[in-house]
Amino acid sequence: MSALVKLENVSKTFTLHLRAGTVLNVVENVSFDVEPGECVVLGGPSGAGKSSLLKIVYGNYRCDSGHVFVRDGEDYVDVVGAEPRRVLALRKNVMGYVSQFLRVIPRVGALDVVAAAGRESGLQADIAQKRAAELLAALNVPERMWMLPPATFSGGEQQRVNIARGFISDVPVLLLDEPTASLDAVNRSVVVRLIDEKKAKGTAIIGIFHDEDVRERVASRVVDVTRFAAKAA
Ligand SMILES: Nc1ncnc2c1ncn2[C@@H]1O[C@H](COP(=O)(O)OP(=O)(O)OP(=O)(O)O)[C@@H](O)[C@H]1O
Repeated sequence: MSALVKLENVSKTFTLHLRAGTVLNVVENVSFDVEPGECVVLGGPSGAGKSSLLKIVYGNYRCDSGHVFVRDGEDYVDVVGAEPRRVLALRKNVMGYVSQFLRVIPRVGALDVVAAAGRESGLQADIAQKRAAELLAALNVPERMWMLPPATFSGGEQQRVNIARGFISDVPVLLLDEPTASLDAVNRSVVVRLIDEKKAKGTAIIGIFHDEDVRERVASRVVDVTRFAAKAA
């Protein structure tokens, strides 16, 4: 089987323009592949560069050198240097990103927020609606809240709506940036089950999980980011 994501010699620095151009070296020569059905967990202490790497894969951050190949059908697209339009197409059809925060859309109810993400990724409207309801129910969002806009939901409730949004589509690559950060044990277990289901369908997942128990339950393998700590940092 060929990898769905391949990082090759990715190096990242930040230039702090408000600090006299100080250069912060974060990671150097990061290389790893993610095969279908694998959940690769990024490990390492706070500040090691885990979130930055996920953002590079998603095309949110540029890197200084290296390549991030994402498989789109038979082709590999190098996110580094790809046209913005190509990156947007990948985000629609190939890779999803779930952060710990929901960017709320005013006046749209939770069920519609989730279903809309499904439709945007190509699901038929009725299927998107059905899956949205199933996911919100599985994640214990009470039905009486489904028609309400999530702006006033608690942190954990918003996070569960966000997870439903991220998991509704069938994209082959999922990037998870601490999706369980403010969840209770019951809902953390639901997320573990949802991740297992994605793995069984062949989704390639790269994730960051603070919770050690979750990390152990979902990780196919851990890539310790400190291995790639920049020498000049
Ligand atoms: N946009 C940015 N501008 C400048 N520096 C940044 C930026 N984003 C991250 N950094 C710096 O890069 C380093 C790596 O940050 P990153 O968020 O990737 O670490 P992390 O391993 O995900 O940490 P945590 O576990 O605390 O979330 C940190 O020193 C951080 O200050």
